[in-house]
Amino acid sequence: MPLLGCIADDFTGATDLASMLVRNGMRTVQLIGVPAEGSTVPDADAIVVALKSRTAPVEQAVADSLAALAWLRHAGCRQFFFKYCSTFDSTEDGNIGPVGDALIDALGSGFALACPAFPTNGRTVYQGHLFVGTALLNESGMEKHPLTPMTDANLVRVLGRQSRGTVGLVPFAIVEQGAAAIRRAMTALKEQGRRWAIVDAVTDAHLRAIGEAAAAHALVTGGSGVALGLPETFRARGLLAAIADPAALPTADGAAAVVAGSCSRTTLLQIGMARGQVPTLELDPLATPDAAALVRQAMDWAATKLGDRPVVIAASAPPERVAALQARLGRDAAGALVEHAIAGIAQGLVERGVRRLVVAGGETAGAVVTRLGLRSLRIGPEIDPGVPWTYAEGGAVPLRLALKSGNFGAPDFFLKAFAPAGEQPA
Ligand SMILES: Nc1ncnc2c1ncn2[C@@H]1O[C@H](COP(=O)(O)OP(=O)(O)O)[C@@H](O)[C@H]1O
Ligand SMILES: O=C(O)[C@@H](O)C(=O)COP(=O)(O)O
Repeated sequence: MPLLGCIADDFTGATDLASMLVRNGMRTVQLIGVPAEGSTVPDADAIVVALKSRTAPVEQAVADSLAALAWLRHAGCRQFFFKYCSTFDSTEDGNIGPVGDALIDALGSGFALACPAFPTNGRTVYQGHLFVGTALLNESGMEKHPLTPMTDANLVRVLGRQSRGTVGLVPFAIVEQGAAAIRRAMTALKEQGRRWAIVDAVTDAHLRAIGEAAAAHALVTGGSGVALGLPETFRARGLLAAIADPAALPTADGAAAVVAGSCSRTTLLQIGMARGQVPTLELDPLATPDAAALVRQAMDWAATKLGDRPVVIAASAPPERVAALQARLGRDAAGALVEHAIAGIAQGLVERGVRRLVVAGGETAGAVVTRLGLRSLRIGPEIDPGVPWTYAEGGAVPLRLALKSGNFGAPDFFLKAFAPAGEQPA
């Protein structure tokens, strides 16, 4: 029976979390959307249900998350994890607060910690403020995100605006003292009537201590970082057996491609690095605001380029071009148009023999995986922190996918993903 049941608010976030659990010794399966009632429970220590709820209307995000929780409870999970972005991506209306509130109520826990820190990827929380590298969240580029612009780095304030309850802080000085001190501080906040605690974390040691302090919590919420301490709590109770290679994956032979809809600084840099080294097509949705025409253009181009080398097809654009398309179509319609186009392109590429596919962007990945009709991803070896190769189980063709968060990966990610060391067959 699975131990940990996770609900992720987007698809790249789900693979990031799943990868963290695999790295720490839990066999993990990622399911796409809430499985049908009565469907088989995968043989795994952790199950991650990937939703597309980050930017959905609040009521839908809450309903989907509660449905996922109900399924995971029925599957026998003992503890639950709500995964959101390490940059706390949320819309004006939520959805982290309302979804978290609903999960707290459903589990009757009355309280949950919130910690998006992921030091390996430069996300740290200090005095309740989220940093990306050396910049505060609201000066990191995330303030220009096409769908979830983050203009406030004070998470106590951000979550306080979203939640029905009040939000406290477990500050760095307490976290430094270790698990027992963190546990006491969280208990005190709960007794004072706080529903949430933002917990500071700057190092992996902090995250391990937070995991230990939360071993008895029904619900833990955060980025993938705070999950790194959880497998050990199951192991310490004798619930988690050692496994030889939790990241073993089948191979998939065929052409390789990248499709990108992320407009983050990191993805733009990665496209810049690929340009000139492998065939790269940069689409211009502003000049051609028509998904079907963009798909046709990309497929005509790919027909002559697919071969031994990976190809890169990107709609990604800098903030002023994104803003121009949004001004013309509206924010949601602009995002949907590009997602629709990239999903069609991914489908066309797989039909033309692509078997190793990198998708850049969380919303973009959601659109692609949905279009490909995939239901279950087995998690394999990491290419870069937070981005593993996965294998689509039960699909029509053998297919390896890497769902890359816009913000993750080294500058040469699109090249190294297909280098032999990045894709060791099982
Ligand atoms: N040229 C563009 N103009 C406007 N929106 C775009 C453009 N390219 C991509 N987008 C949209 O920007 C959004 C990026 O979000 P996402 O895929 O989640 O990336 P990230 O992981 O960086 O957050 C998507 O909705 C995508 O369709
Ligand atoms: O926690 C993270 O940063 C990622 O796992 C994540 O959620 C990625 O979201 P996108 O940046 O939208 O891909």
